[in-house]
Amino acid sequence: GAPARRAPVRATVTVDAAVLAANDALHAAACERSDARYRPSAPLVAYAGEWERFCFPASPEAYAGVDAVPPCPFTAVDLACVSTRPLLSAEQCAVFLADAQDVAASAWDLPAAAAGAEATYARRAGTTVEVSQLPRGRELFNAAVLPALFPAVVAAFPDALGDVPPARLRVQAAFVVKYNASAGQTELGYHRDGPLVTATCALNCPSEFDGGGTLIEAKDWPRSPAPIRLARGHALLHPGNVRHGGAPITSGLRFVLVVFMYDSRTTDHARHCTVRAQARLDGALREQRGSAQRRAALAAAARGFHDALACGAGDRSEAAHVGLGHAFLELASYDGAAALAAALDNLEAAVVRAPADAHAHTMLSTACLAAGLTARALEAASAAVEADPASPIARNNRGLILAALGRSADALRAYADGLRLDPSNAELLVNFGVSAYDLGETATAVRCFRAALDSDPTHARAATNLAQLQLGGA
Ligand SMILES: O=C(O)CCC(=O)C(=O)O
Ligand SMILES: [Fe+2]
Repeated sequence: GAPARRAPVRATVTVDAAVLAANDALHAAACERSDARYRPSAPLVAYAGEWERFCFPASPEAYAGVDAVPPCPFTAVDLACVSTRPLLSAEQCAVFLADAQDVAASAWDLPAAAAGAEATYARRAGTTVEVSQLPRGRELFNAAVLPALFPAVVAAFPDALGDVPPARLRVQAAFVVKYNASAGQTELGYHRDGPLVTATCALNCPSEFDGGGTLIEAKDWPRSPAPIRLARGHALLHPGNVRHGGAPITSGLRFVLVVFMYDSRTTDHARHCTVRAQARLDGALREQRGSAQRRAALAAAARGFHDALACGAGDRSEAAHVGLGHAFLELASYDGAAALAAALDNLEAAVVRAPADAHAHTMLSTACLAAGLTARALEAASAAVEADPASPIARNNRGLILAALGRSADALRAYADGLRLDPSNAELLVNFGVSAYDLGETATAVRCFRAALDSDPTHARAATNLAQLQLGGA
């Protein structure tokens, strides 16, 4: 029978009917887009194999994050499933690989999950190409992949999706991800995919690369997850919003076919509200600081994230709390203490939901510093570094907190750690320069500001600081 532990299903009555109607319209448009590109063009075929299952953490106390509880409609045994029979033949994999090789280098793009991420992370990320851009792959996808994949998805999650006819599934996105060790495009950081279910299919053999595989954050908890390395043609299925990533390869090439799927019958209100609010927040952050437009856009973003939370987004992801916290943090420069307190509440809620999300910890530390909570700020900044030791942004942020605490020498070390990861990062160079100056090392400071301007000639703080030191005769 179905395990008892399940995410609560939220009533959406507190959300304006117009918002729900807008979500339904977005959902309908998404289904139409899906139908135009990706539709099974042959009869569906039942999946004849078994599934190797991975469960949500047995003790939710041990893993405090959202992934301690299966997201509705999934159950405790639905963290991830690996096929015991291939879904794609070697020949079918070869078609995708040949297409992927023929597609112009310019067609490859950074994955959506990396698009909003910091530049250095994005540089390490694998690149993607949409299946709809692959002339032979697109045909094959509709003629053979979807007819096998839709029934397999339902079969893999019988408790959760047993009532969903496979033909009701739709594709939000389908793309080939290419990891290339010699190009430094080796991994994909932890993230959540939007829609109901994600399928990741291996297109080449694990002998063609070292490392790699899919990391499911809550798998093997409290140990760090062993990567799931699929044999060619095999599929990994998991709820889309389970936190996961692509483990770094250390040599060779790794190709996977990734498909995001959802039920055409169900509008995902939490997701649509979150996506809409995030777009508003991104827009607000582009408005002039201090302007009325910025304030209005931030308030609209906050309302959107509120709606998302009212639809249950907080039960599934940290994203709405991070977004709401970010919006309130920015609103604090207009509205003062009440907004700052709301920012802190939401960012604390976010790190509870995603204890290994460096971005959430970094946002929290910034808010704590603004509120004068320096000890908590440093704790959160250190948690961000621990969550993502390869992130120069997390190192930079920790340096800023240490500098604000008057610990210039410690700040300098934090920036130096960041610069080892990203030697030409202008922000790190400027901040290193400032702390060096605070420690009386003016010549070093001048060198750092110059180096920052070399790598980013538009860096205003580097230019101002350099001019000031040169005026001072340094
Ligand atoms: O490379 C993998 O195994 C994961 C890919 C992934 O998570 C994605 O493309 O969204
Ligand atoms: Fe993903």
